Amino acid sequence: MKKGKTKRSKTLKRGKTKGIETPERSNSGVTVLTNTKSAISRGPDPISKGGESVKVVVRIRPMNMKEQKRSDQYIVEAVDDKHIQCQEANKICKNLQEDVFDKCGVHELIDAALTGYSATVFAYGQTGSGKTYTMAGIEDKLGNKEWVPDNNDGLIPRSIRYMWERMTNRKEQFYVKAAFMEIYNEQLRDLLNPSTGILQCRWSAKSGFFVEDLMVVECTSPDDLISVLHEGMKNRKSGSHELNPDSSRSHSILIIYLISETVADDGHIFKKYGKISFVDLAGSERLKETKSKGVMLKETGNINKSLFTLGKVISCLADSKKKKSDKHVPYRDSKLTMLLMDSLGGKSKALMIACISPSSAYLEETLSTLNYATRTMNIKNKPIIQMDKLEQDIYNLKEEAQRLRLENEWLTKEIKSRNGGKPIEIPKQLASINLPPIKGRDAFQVEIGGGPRSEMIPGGGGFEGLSKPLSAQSNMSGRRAAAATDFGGEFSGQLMMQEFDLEVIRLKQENHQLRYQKELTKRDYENVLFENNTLNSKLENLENVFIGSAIQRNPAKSKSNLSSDYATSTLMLENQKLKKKLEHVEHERLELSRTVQSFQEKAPPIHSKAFDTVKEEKEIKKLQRQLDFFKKQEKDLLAQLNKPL
Ligand SMILES: Nc1ncnc2c1ncn2[C@@H]1O[C@H](COP(=O)(O)OP(=O)(O)OP(=O)(O)O)[C@@H](O)[C@H]1O
Repeated sequence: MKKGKTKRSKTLKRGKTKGIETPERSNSGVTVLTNTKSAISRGPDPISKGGESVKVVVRIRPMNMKEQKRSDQYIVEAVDDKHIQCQEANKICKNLQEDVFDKCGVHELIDAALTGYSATVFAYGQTGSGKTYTMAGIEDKLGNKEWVPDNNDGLIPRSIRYMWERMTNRKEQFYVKAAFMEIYNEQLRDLLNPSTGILQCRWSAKSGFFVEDLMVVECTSPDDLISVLHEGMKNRKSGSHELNPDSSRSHSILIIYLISETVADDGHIFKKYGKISFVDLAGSERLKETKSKGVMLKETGNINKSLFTLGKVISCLADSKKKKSDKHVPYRDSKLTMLLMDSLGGKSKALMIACISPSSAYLEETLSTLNYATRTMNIKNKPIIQMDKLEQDIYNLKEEAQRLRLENEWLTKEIKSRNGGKPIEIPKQLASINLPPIKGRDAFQVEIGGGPRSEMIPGGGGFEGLSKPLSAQSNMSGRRAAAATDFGGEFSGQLMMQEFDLEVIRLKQENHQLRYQKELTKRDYENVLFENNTLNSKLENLENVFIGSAIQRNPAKSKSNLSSDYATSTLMLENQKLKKKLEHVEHERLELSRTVQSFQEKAPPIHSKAFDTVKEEKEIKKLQRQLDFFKKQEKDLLAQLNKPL
């Protein structure tokens, strides 16, 4: 049998947890992975209670010359949108860079970063599987200053163009900065300023892990960002081995910071700190295959070690059986996992591109990559918009005030309609109500600032150097922005927060009163409705008994119709009418009673000698029947009227 021709069996099927696909052995002898069409497959996109899943796409590169010369079998095929099959394949996937960019979901990540989220795109796969090609493009072109856009451009240059287009169409004012670094042999190096030597990875409670003294450059055009990409790629460590003559020997991380400013209606400036990171991981490799020696041997060891730690982190995070509190995620075991902490199980949005070779010779590696990809899909992140703490508080208070205002408006309308349009009276006992302080902090105590701004950037670049805004309408708001960041800005921010605090407290109080009032009105309504229904059914019964009565009930106001009446006042009116009708019936009953009594007094005894003719006897019988009928009616009426209301 030819090398790598063995069929492996592994399928992925829908797991128990919402839309996540989990691996499972099948009997079919076919290797399948979730998601794919034209060599690009996307993971599910559920945002459940537990967070947002890391998205995963798989890219299969075409056979290279070496593989073709060896006549390797083409064994990997994207069957449909959800499955990849590893067996003898019968169709070759299209592999256009443009397709990958359009379908992998990076657009959504860029849009999210522009609205203030952190996002990470990372390429994973064995050496030579096409990670750098996917992320950046053709190696020869990278680092070449004369570069012009072409079809081989990878995700980064395409993303830069897309990002710029979106930025110019948005109303916010953007500032863009970039940093580029690599992790080589477990050491951090600045790709834009290699002379600084080894950099340190630090931890801060506010921003997590960041790289100290990393150079962050301001970019005012897409070309600036492309230059950053070229400069970094030129300085990145690469080497040649059996499987890739231009193999990246380090993990590279390009970070693009997108700081936006929005001027609210009240003139306050809200800043958001979005960013998108592009991570091109070094490829996992088998020493036997790469025939690495000397320095390269050490590099391979370090690459494999950090990828192994990445694997441990992914497995730990993806293990749904373990409770979050029981999990020890070994982020600190490598620089790579420290810096990816936010993207795996953190507050970032993330997209993994798993790169695989179609060749039968690398089936083992391909399966391993697909396994990683599958586990990564189970990782949940909880993305949040990055803002200064003070601004975040003001933003939240504004939202809360708006929500309360809408709710109060609605409550007022509800109460008015039940009261038949009458104004609302606030009960005295509610006027001086004391509400608990706003959740999470004392309503009138304001924290100053959100920590040093530079800590918002892992890399500690800070925003002090920001000067050139991108949009034309920027001058005025640029000045405001400057004011917002100095002490005066902080102070006015605190005043504004106090104002919103008071507004929220006032609205909460009003809300409380309105809710109480609504409850009272509802109870009033229900009581009148109940009384009304009882009167109605009593009247109905009386009318059934009192044949020939002049009382006419309004058939439209039956029980069911009444219950659909909304205003309490309408019900009360109906109530009064019913009571009058009952009085009338009562009056008629008394009249009838009197008639019966006088008749009894006038009527002679049935067996009197003075009435012995046949005619007289008939008359007596008729009167007797009438008397019985009246007696029965009187009895029924009495029974009805004695029923309790
Ligand atoms: N989809 C593709 N279409 C055409 N050529 C490709 C494709 N993917 C990769 N290649 C080519 O294959 C070679 C290896 O790709 P690349 O350097 O991107 O792999 P890598 O995964 O980054 O490897 P390493 O981990 O060793 O750095 C390059 O010459 C690249 O241009």
